[in-house]
Amino acid sequence: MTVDYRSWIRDIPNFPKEGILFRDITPLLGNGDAYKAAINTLAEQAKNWGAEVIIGPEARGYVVGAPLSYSLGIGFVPVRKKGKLPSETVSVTYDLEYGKDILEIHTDAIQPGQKVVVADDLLATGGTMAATIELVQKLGGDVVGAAFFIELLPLSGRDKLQGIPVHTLVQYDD
Ligand SMILES: O=P(O)(O)OC[C@H]1O[C@H](OP(=O)(O)OP(=O)(O)O)[C@H](O)[C@@H]1O
Ligand SMILES: Nc1ncnc2[nH]cnc12
Repeated sequence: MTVDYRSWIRDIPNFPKEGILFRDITPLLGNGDAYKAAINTLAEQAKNWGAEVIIGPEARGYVVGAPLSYSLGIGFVPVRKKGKLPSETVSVTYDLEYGKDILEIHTDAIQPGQKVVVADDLLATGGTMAATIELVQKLGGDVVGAAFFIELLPLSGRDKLQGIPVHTLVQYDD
């Protein structure tokens, strides 16, 4: 089934700050056919990359990463914002299109050498995903690919991802 993903993504000007054009995926999530098609396409790609575990950053990374891992029958590891994970963690500070934050992962969440696919809804500056990849690498994981619904091309997020293969469903030029 061919889905026009763009028609399920809503543009909200000046959210969460003046000057940001927010690409809202909630209409896509709310449509069973569009959501399923998006996950199936990214799952196929993650399988081709040889994914052994999927890792996604809080919060929107979970609505992409968790169904991907379920669909592939492999584990899902959450990366969370500071202070939310209960066991021992490693952390990294990162820049966002609209701020700064700290991300954490449990130190025992992945095995050295394990093939990891990282997933999120949107690639903007790449700050969140670069930080997520750094966390995985601190634990010795092998990041084999990065999967997203959306890529904001002018922000050049791919350039921050160390040449790791990237797959995105929708690219915006503006
Ligand atoms: O490429 P970047 O410039 O890092 O931007 C992309 C990130 O920004 C958004 O998350 P946000 O931090 O707004 O958190 P949320 O998922 O909790 O809404 C989005 O879900 C990505 O994770
Ligand atoms: N423009 C944008 N729209 C939605 N989520 C984002 N995360 C970072 N930039 C974003």
